[in-house]
Amino acid sequence: MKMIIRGGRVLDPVSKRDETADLYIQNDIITPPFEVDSGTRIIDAAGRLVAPGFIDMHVHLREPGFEAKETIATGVAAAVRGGFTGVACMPNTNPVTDNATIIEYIKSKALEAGLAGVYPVGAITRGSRGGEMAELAGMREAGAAAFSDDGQPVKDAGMMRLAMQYCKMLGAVIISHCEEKNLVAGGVMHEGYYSTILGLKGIPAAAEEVMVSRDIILAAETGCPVHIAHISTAGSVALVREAKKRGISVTAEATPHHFSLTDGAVVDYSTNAKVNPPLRGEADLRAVLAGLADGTIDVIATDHAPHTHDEKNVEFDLAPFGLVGLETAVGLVWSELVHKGVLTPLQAVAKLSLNPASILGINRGTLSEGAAADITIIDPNLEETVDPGKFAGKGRNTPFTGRKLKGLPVMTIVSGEIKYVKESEVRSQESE
Ligand SMILES: NC(=O)N[C@@H](CC(=O)O)C(=O)O
Ligand SMILES: [Zn+2]
Ligand SMILES: [Zn+2]
Repeated sequence: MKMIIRGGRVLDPVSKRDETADLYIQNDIITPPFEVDSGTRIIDAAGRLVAPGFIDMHVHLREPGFEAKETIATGVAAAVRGGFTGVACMPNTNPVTDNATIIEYIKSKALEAGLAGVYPVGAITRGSRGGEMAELAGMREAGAAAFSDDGQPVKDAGMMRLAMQYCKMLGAVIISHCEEKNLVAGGVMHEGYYSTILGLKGIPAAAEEVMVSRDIILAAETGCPVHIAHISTAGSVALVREAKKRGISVTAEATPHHFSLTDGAVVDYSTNAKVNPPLRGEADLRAVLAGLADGTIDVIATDHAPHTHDEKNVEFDLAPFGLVGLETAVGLVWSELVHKGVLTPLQAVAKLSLNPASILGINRGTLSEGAAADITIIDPNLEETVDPGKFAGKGRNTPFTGRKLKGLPVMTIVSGEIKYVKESEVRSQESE
């Protein structure tokens, strides 16, 4: 299979290349220019951005065990529709992904689905219960991309330290869900003005920051790279910024909901705005934007967390935490960050491709010759209103219904194969 992506604005975060050019693909590899022949497929990318395939390093695919929420097949369909060529999936499945067999099961299901790459994250502790360490080396050998007890914090600092010592040896990153449960104490939303007027129990910013501090201290001591998941408070951003200045190997991700919404979104008690960590205050949102702009926050990841309609259709206190993000992320990045001047297109692309790839040690995130032909094509001017009815994933639990987005993925190519083309794009390609 030969393909030429013609006349797009090529953005390569490795070489910092940002120019209009043609991209040549043969089989599953980006190649030097070649002569067009009858078997060459030509894709007109004029007016489009051509980027290395986006990698979402924080999703919940729910399989095995919670297939009513999502399956690996529906999750990767949502991924490619959202412009993602790869996803790292968290281990809070049932059973918990805490052994090599489940890592292999996830990989085989992903191969069967044949859409996006799937990088399973193994649990740090057995059952993510925090008591005994899981079989990290066995999982690593089976292909675990990283380790995390996401959904739960590792509450025992001694256990976290031991896990970091092991992960350093294994060359794996620990992804930390930073939450001190004794400070959460049954809270359901951010502790602030809105929790007071709504009469809902608040989660203080300190619940996150105490754990971010602990894990930075342990990362410094053990030398193990630590990645802070779903960073949400101004204090956490300041801690990561300071740690990086001191040369500690810490990285961080922010979600589109934490850079686009505040706790004000909970005002109608909508359970689709119930998420962990919670949507925070204005000053926190501004700090997340500043952290993205100055490089403190390396990655944009969705924390895609599908739940069924019935699970979310209950009182706010009883609803599970989590919202879906795969199919709105790129639109939110372009609308809220690129078009508003927070990030350049090249910076946004780096946080969606090269940076998650390098943190996970995946050989992806560039468009250089010889690289894997995983490519995301974006129409930066295409506008659309979010309609969960159109989602390819199973979850409809988004707080963005009806939100107008500008800048959307129009084509997703994985290993040189087109896995998703937007409807409007099919028509424009055919009319030429
Ligand atoms: N983010 C959430 O609110 N929920 C996640 C768990 C997690 O990411 O901690 C889930 O698995 O539903
Ligand atoms: Zn989490
Ligand atoms: Zn998560």
